[in-house]
Amino acid sequence: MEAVTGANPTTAPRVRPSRTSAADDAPAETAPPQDAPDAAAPDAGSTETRSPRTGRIQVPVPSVVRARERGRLAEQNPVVLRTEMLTKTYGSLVAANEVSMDVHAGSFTGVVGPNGAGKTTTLSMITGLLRPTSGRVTVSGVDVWTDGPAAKRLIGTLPDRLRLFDRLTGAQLLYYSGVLHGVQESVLAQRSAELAEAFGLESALGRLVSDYSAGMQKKIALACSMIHAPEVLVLDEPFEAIDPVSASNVTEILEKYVGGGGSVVMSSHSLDLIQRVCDHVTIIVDGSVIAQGTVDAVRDGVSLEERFVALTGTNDTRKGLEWLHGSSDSA
Ligand SMILES: Nc1ncnc2c1ncn2[C@@H]1O[C@H](COP(=O)(O)OP(=O)(O)OP(=O)(O)O)[C@@H](O)[C@H]1O
Repeated sequence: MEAVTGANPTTAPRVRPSRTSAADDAPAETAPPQDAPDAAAPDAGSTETRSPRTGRIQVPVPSVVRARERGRLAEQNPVVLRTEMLTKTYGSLVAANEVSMDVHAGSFTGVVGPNGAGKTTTLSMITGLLRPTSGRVTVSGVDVWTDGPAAKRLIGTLPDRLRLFDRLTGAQLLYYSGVLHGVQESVLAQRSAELAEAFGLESALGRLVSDYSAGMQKKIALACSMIHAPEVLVLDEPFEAIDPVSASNVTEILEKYVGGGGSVVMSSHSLDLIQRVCDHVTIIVDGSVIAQGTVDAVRDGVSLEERFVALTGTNDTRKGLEWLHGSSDSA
């Protein structure tokens, strides 16, 4: 473990394993995971990290084995994000019910649950976007709801519904996000260029974000969430609207970020993706956590999807809707 000087000089150094220098702070250039013997990427900054064909940064191929090993190691790292009895009510509706979770540095946590389970509610309370009815959230010991500005420098956020300043160009949006999070101007240009390259947005940086496709908007929003080299990335459905090749690229970027000591908490409806990429998972149903732990512990010998269905109950679609399958109303 080593102390890291954050992007903002006024922020106290935080423990962040293996992210050892200002140069390492750039998410796309962090060192490869120590626990990844098959990781192809050598030292950060080496030309060998770039594909000779595309010039793109090359990062290790996603690996279930690596995720499992990472999860085991991460549990020995300090807790970087903690929610304690986090609750949100809307009148009589309990959208999140005493949600408690610990996220360790260097871990990749998936948050899953049926529609309306309370995932976005929980993630929004974690990132300071939605005030909890009760409970507490801390990031590296900083209380998100009593010391918001300091906490927000430590968190990178991809909210549920993107509300981007889309009359800015991609380059302007990255700059704006960096400045808002206290990143020094001297490093902004380089970080923006590296993020744009990592997300394949180099040629779009001069265009208005309003003219981006949905997937491109998601990618520029992801890049913005990383520009201040946060300790934790909290991502609500990061893969929604992203094409398969880009999804693989984004997965690799996130794996590399985690391998460098950052932590990711992301919601997704893709249980296959969560099982492949994440080392920890939290299942939320009706606002309450019904299972959490390492992916292997939660799935307990079956696939995560099978476990999810068993825990959440299946909808029997065999009954009802007969009118839909019969002859036309007008017949
Ligand atoms: N502003 C609001 N006012 C009233 N109820 C709300 C509000 N926001 C969310 N809810 C309710 O809280 C519950 C949890 O919603 P939330 O958006 O957190 O679910 P989710 O798990 O993210 O769902 P999905 O997978 O569909 O995105 C739902 O019943 C939803 O209708």
